[in-house]
Amino acid sequence: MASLLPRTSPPLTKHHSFPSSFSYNNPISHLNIATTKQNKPLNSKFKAFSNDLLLDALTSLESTPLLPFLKQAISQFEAIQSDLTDNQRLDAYIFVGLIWVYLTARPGVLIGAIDAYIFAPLQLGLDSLLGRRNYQMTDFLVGQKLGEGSFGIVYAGAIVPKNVTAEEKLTKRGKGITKRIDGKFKEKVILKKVKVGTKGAKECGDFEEWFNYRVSRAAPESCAEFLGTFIADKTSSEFTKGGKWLVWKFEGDTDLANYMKDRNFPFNLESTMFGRVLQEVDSTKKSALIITQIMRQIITSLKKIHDTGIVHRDIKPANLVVTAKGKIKLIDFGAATDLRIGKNYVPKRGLLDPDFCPPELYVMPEETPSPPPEPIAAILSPIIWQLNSPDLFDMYSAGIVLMQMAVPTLRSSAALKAFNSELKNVGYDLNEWRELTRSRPDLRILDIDNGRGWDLATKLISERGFLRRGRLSASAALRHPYFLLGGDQAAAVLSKLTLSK
Ligand SMILES: Nc1ncnc2c1ncn2[C@@H]1O[C@H](COP(=O)(O)OP(=O)(O)OP(=O)(O)O)[C@@H](O)[C@H]1O
Repeated sequence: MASLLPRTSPPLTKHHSFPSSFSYNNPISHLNIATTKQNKPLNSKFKAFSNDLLLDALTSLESTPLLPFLKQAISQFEAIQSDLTDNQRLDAYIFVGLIWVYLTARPGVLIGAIDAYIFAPLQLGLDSLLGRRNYQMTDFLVGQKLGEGSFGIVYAGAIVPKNVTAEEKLTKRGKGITKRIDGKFKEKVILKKVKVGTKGAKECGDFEEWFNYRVSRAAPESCAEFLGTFIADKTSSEFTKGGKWLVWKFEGDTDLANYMKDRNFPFNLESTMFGRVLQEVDSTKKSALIITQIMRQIITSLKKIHDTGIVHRDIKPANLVVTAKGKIKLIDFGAATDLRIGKNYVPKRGLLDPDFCPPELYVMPEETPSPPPEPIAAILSPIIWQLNSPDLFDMYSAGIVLMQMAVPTLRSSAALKAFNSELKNVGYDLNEWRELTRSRPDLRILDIDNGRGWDLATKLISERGFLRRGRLSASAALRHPYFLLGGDQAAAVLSKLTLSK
């Protein structure tokens, strides 16, 4: 990092005491971090340690606009602490430390405040400058319908290039070319029309917009790139005047559900995920490697969104898009909830796909009241999170996705429903299900390598235990031997090396 200090300034090094003439561009020389002006010296080791920490922090903040505020805060802190006895000072450090731990504990009150008050307005300003928030319906060509949910209809589409005349656009629409976007329209997009006149659709669309902006700041590589929204200004073909549309970059032709419908799954994803066909001869081992890589990506993305307080609530293969480069991206944040501020959290509202939904049905206990105003909800969020572990909701769904991928007979919708009802009958104990089921499932993919896959599945698919825990969180799952010794990473690296030869 290039230093912004004038050349005359002495370099910042870890002194345990500064010379009395020390001037760090005069930012903190008066702060008496070291020995010069202190009334009662602290234990020298502790003092050296805290000086080092402070210097490290200041060095990293050297070029940020936060420095003046920090200087002022430190100088006030210094003024207060100079009047304290050693014990009082130690208590103060412990208190500040605990506050710091609270503010940075999941889901992150401090980073949440920075995101809401700094990053979100910055994103808004930048997007407006780049024209992202000024889209109009004429900027897009609407193509084939891809799906329909309760609140919206999803279409493939394309951005209309600047050099295409209004006349040409009209002809394209008129000739029905919109159904199959042609070569001139290179920038493919996904458009979601929020249903007009359907109860709750508008709110759902607004939430989805809010969540997409939020995840595009918090975990951009984990979700489909969100381009923005527009309101249709007249009624024609698919457009209804006043209706809202959401737009994403087109991330890939197929979602995981479509790949799983193919009899060749998971081999149909082999070269997409690894860049080439793997050398592994044993087909069970090869399947296991591909599935581990898919699960690793899903759980890594879940960890990222959970770290910022978001629970997706609708994790299923149809909401996992596979890009051409083999990246798995989360889509459809319409049911997501942000438990940092209680956004889209309505007690007892279950919006979910029953085939992937955990037994508790709700992300928080049913008796949880509606969230208080956002700043209060944010302050309370670390306690709420610790008490309820809402992230484990998504982890159950991830476990069902693992079972569906690894056990071919569970891939059909009917078989999944039967599996779910059997699971319910055995109290969501996967080991018991294995003993009692008459469906004779082929569990080889989960059983290889000492049953690491099976062990992971049993730790994802379960009832909540003591203190609403009892299921692996995303970070704990990533530390499970299934991923630590998974071999899929090695296969991915090897395939890249072979390709680059
Ligand atoms: N960014 C994207 N890139 C590529 N395909 C996408 C993208 N977003 C959505 N799709 C495709 O469109 C389909 C429907 O999207 P989405 O799940 O968001 O809609 P939905 O109406 O909420 O559907 P449902 O409620 O049934 O899940 C997805 O299954 C996926 O195949």
